[in-house]
Amino acid sequence: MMAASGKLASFRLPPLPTVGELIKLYNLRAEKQLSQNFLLDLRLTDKIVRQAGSLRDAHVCEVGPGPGGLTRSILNSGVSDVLVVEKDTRFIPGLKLLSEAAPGRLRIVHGDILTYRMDRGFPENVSKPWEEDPPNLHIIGNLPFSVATALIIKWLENMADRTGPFVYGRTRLTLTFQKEVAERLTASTGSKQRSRLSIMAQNLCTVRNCFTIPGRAFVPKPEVDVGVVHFTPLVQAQIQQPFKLVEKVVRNVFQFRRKHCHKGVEKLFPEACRVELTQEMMRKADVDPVLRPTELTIPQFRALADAYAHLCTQEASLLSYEFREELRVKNLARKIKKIADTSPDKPTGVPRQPC
Ligand SMILES: C[S@@+](CC[C@H](N)C(=O)[O-])C[C@H]1O[C@@H](n2cnc3c(N)ncnc32)[C@H](O)[C@@H]1O
Repeated sequence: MMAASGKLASFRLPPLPTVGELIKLYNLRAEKQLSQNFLLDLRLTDKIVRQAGSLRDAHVCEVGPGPGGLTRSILNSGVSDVLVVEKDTRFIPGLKLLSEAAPGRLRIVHGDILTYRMDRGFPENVSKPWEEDPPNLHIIGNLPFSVATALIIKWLENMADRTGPFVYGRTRLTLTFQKEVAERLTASTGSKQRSRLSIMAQNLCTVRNCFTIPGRAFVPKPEVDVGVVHFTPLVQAQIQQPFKLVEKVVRNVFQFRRKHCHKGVEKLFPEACRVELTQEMMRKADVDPVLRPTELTIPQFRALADAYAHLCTQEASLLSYEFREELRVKNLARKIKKIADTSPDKPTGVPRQPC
């Protein structure tokens, strides 16, 4: 016990300027465009890091370290290696200072997390087979609100395909979101917040809403509170269909979230066969068509996705059909007709007099 805490103590950073002092030193005004809201209270950043579980000897990728408050807590938790990905150049000198205080343990990437190739970021020996325990690799981040939802959707797709951060196995994630998004990610069947994100995330992971950080804890203070969410990928997805197909079914079902679920299912099919194929899909899936989307369980979404996949094997063109695209073309045709109808060159039905 003594030896363990002694070892942990040796990971702790030497005295450094505080995060607040660094912000002043480098004149780091928050950029609204990059959703910059900083956490300066190290007790809070420690609390976020604790949600990841033991980080002893772990490899960590931190998204958007900014002035480095959360990075300090990660470094103090006994990790072997932290890779930070930061888009804003102004933070690089401050991060270099931190890197000098933790020799060999902090790698800095100046780049965009949406395009960064995390599959190349860590040594191969970090990997664990998917069916085994998760690897000792974590993604942690106080995410910029502007990219948080796009990023988690991208990572869920990576999880399904075992690409990106998931080439190493079932990499765990501890991330912040706007409180409402955190609630959607973790919402259970029947709850008001149940949405497309709930199904997409819970299909692939165990998702835990850890705690809420009040907006006033950030500098500058955002308009909203923030939720910390922890994700552990499941060994087997609950819905055994390709990510894009699941996403399409779930998106269509939720497009009329207050109506009966068959209304959304209808929009998976072209007008000419809509009624017939919707009835067939609901019957095959054995799902009550008058349930609301929020009332459907993940096994019911699995039955719907399986039934839709079966219909697509019978008629492959269904897979590429998009209701919104059909609507867009119809609206365009309507507009063109309107222009033609009001055009002075329009034939009136009265034969023109020869000149
Ligand atoms: C909400 S701030 C968090 C800063 C710091 N981690 C903290 O907790 O105080 C988000 C950070 O992500 C960075 N960022 C924004 N978009 C990014 C992107 N696409 N890729 C990498 N970093 C990004 C911002 O520059 C900023 O430093």
